[in-house]
Amino acid sequence: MAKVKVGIVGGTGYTGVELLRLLANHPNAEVVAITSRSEAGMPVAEMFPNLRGFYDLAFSEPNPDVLKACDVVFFATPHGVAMSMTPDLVEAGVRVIDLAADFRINDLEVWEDWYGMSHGCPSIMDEVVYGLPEMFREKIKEARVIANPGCYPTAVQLGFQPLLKAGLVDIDHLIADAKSGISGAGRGAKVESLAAETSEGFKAYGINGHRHLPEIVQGLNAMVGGKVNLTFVPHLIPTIRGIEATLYGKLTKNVSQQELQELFENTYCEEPFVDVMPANSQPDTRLVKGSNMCRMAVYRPSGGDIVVVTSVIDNLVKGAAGQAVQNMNIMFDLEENAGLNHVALLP
Ligand SMILES: NC(=O)C1=CN([C@@H]2O[C@H](COP(=O)(O)OP(=O)(O)OC[C@H]3O[C@@H](n4cnc5c(N)ncnc54)[C@H](OP(=O)(O)O)[C@@H]3O)[C@@H](O)[C@H]2O)C=CC1
Ligand SMILES: CC(=O)N[C@@H](CCC(=O)OP(=O)(O)O)C(=O)O
Repeated sequence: MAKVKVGIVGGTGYTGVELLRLLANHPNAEVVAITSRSEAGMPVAEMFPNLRGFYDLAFSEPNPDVLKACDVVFFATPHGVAMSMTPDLVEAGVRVIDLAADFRINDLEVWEDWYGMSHGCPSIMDEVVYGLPEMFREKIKEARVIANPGCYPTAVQLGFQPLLKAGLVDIDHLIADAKSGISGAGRGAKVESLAAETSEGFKAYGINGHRHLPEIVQGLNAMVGGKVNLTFVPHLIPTIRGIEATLYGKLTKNVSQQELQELFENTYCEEPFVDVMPANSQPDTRLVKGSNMCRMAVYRPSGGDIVVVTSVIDNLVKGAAGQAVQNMNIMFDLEENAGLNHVALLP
């Protein structure tokens, strides 16, 4: 079978190089174009020596004709770039997976409020599919445009899904307390990302509003067929990779710890990239580093009426590039775990 021809727009950021790492060993896909305007002409393995021996490609300017010759184009670019190029690519028969947020929120007024720009291609929103396979696998198979979920939204939605679909928690009082490593802020040079600003510290940010809030709420609303009320507080932790989300809900039914465990295991038993760990285990970002797994555990502390879920992912893999490759695999009818069978790095 011919390999899927892949183009990547924006190859010099962390998600771009993570796509290259994952696709280097993909049995059914080949990267044929990778763009960077600032590094055009630079061999990718010179800029990222971890890729030496895997790629002969050099970065090139984003050339529409080259991208139109691909089967699928990933956008690993800042918000606002994919929406300017996607209509032409789709018209040319290319499938698009956007790792940024251009297509993630259906209500464009809400999107414009949070992202502070006007949307470049409202007409394409009708056919966009939100690329969370554990919710929308069937639609992803046929999709031409995928909105790859954000990193926090992936960890939070997967953790809440079993409880919400089973109607077990008070949807007016959901809490997501989430922490991310610094690679979530991207590779661009910024004072806030300096080692002296981020090491040996731990802070909450975006408490009055983070752009992932409307994305998460949209997904949770779809799970309940109504409107949830969520308090979402992200934190920055002094690690490089990893997101941990501790989720709280007030139980509306008397379910035992064992019933909760069974609910979570039954929800995800067929999922290749969700691992429900045994009761009382401790999902740790180190258990998913470099892998596409989301590991989680569910607890009912002291038998009280609060249920707690902890959910961990690698923000650059299941939270970005890995989930994007998983979506490509589903779209092209490949093995869902092709190129994604990495064991997490320990320690
Ligand atoms: N870091 C993370 O954990 C996650 C990130 N994301 C999202 O993925 C996207 C990429 O993030 P990250 O990898 O951190 O990337 P960076 O923001 O660090 O890099 C962006 C890349 O896009 C290219 N680019 C910038 N502007 C344009 C443009 N107008 N046209 C074409 N290319 C452009 C840049 O190259 P050049 O300017 O040379 O062309 C560069 O290669 C972002 O939207 C981010 O929010 C999603 C989930 C998780
Ligand atoms: C630690 C950190 O700064 N994280 C980023 C979120 C990661 C990201 O890039 O968000 P998208 O998935 O929407 O692209 C932030 O809070 O803005």
